[in-house]
Amino acid sequence: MKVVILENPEAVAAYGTEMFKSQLKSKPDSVLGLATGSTPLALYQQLISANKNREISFKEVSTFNLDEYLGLAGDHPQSYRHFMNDNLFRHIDINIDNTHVPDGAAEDPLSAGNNYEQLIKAKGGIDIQLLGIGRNGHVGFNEPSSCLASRTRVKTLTQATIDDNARFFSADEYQPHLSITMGIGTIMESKHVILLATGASKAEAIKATVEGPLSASCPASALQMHLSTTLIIDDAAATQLRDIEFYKHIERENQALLKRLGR
Ligand SMILES: N[C@@H]1[C@@H](O)[C@H](O)[C@@H](COP(=O)(O)O)O[C@@H]1O
Repeated sequence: MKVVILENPEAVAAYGTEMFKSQLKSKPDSVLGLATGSTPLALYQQLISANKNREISFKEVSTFNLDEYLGLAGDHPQSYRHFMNDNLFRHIDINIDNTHVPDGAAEDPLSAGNNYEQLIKAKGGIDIQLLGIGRNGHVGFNEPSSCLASRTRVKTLTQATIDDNARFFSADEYQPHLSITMGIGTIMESKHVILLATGASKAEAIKATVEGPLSASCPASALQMHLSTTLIIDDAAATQLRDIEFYKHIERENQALLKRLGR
């Protein structure tokens, strides 16, 4: 696991954007795994700008989002499908038919997960998966105690996650307690993973992800077993790490090596 610690959320978004740009330049028909939440918003803004400048194109790209609220159809303002259309898809040159979000209104939610897995497989798998992280270490909606080999399925949300996400719902609005989410096993099959975290509220989850034992108590810690994961975090999210200086040293050495190799 590569840990990149940067001074602020802007630098985190810029670093992540560069990784997406080089992915799209080297493989224009990339399959992207995408995430919702407030953390990736700045990165999406930068991808939109890069697309408008014609630096990158999404014409051949396919996307798969991590998760969706069960019980919300895609046209519901709080659905993750709506979030993605609003914050990314309708601003870029992507074919909307190539964008996928689990169906929160599926008639049979139990088979919806398997169908989603088949779609990902049919596209050749996810090249690069973007993740945020919950304060309790969840990724997608894989809450603590999730099976580390899990596939896309229905998951019950913890009260902590319901409370954290309550800010997106008005007081009288129905807030789902269930979701359909890619599993940890699904995420682990992505060729590359980029996890973004900013702010002190994520420090404990980041500590458990990077330095804690590999444990279902912190689902993100499964990424310790992933071959190509980059955690891009700001100083505030890094405060509880034991080896901050070592991670910063590694990144300086990596950058120097890449420069020497002319990359
Ligand atoms: N299902 C999403 C996660 O994918 C996201 O990572 C998390 C953190 O969101 P934020 O980036 O707003 O802190 O929120 C939700 O629970």
